Amino acid sequence: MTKIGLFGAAGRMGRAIAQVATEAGLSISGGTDRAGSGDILPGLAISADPLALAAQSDVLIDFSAPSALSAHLDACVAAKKPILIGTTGLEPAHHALIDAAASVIPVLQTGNTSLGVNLLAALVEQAASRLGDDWDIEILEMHHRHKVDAPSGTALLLGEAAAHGRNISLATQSDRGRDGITGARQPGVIGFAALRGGSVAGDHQVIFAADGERIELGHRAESRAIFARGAVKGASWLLNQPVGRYDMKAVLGL
Ligand SMILES: NC(=O)C1=CN([C@@H]2O[C@H](COP(=O)(O)OP(=O)(O)OC[C@H]3O[C@@H](n4cnc5c(N)ncnc54)[C@H](OP(=O)(O)O)[C@@H]3O)[C@@H](O)[C@H]2O)C=CC1
Ligand SMILES: O=C(O)C1=N[C@H](C(=O)O)C[C@H](O)C1
Repeated sequence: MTKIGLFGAAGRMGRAIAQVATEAGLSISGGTDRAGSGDILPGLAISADPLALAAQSDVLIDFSAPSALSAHLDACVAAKKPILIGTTGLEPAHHALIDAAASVIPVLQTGNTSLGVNLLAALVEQAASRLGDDWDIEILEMHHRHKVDAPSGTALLLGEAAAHGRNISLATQSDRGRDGITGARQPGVIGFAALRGGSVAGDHQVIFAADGERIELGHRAESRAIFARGAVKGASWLLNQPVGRYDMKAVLGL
């Protein structure tokens, strides 16, 4: 039976994944968390040792924090184990670390593991490629009050899809926060806005706005179970892949 190791096991996603995996009859080999102690499921110990966890697992899933990514990748590379990274708030330096690890082990990184969001990204890319740049693109997201990063990883994933469809670079053509006398909208940029409150699992809306009409494409997550199911599916898929970097499109056949 496949043994899944969970980085960030005591967090909201760690617990959701442990539950989904256990219900699916998969085995959780253990977990790490910053606290380094406690149980998330009866009989499942949490340690603070990523290398020991990687050594005792077939595949690792990371839903923790960007500051922990380097140690988690090092552990997986040392143990030669594949890893699925769901942690968001990643900077270019984190992506460089992921690229380096993906030359040694299979790595899947995604801002959203759900089928719905990844299908939405494909639709957004298609819309952006068909609509001229007189259609402004704005991305709005809302999450629960505990979320610490903005824009969400999903908003950035959707922004990358729109940028790809429009053949522009998101890194140079985005507007990630407006406040005060901002001046008129810069032509061609992709705008982001983030709302935080309550227990919202994750709402995303991509708005294409032209003179006289708007198209709105969106997704609402009703619970974390959709992310957990996608993570378990992605990790199982990753076990059979060669060394390289992947996203959820290949897993979901999109
Ligand atoms: N890709 C996707 O589909 C999804 C991605 N996410 C992302 O996953 C991440 C986790 O989300 P969520 O579970 O809600 O957050 P939580 O804060 O509930 O969980 C994160 C856990 O990781 C722990 N952690 C922090 N640093 C380390 C470390 N160095 N080593 C091991 N564990 C550590 C935290 O401990 P402590 O509490 O002590 O800080 C916490 O228990 C976020 O980046 C979120 O945006 C969330 C949902 C879906
Ligand atoms: O922190 C969350 O909760 C979520 N994070 C991911 C993101 O940043 O997009 C995915 C999902 O929206 C929930």
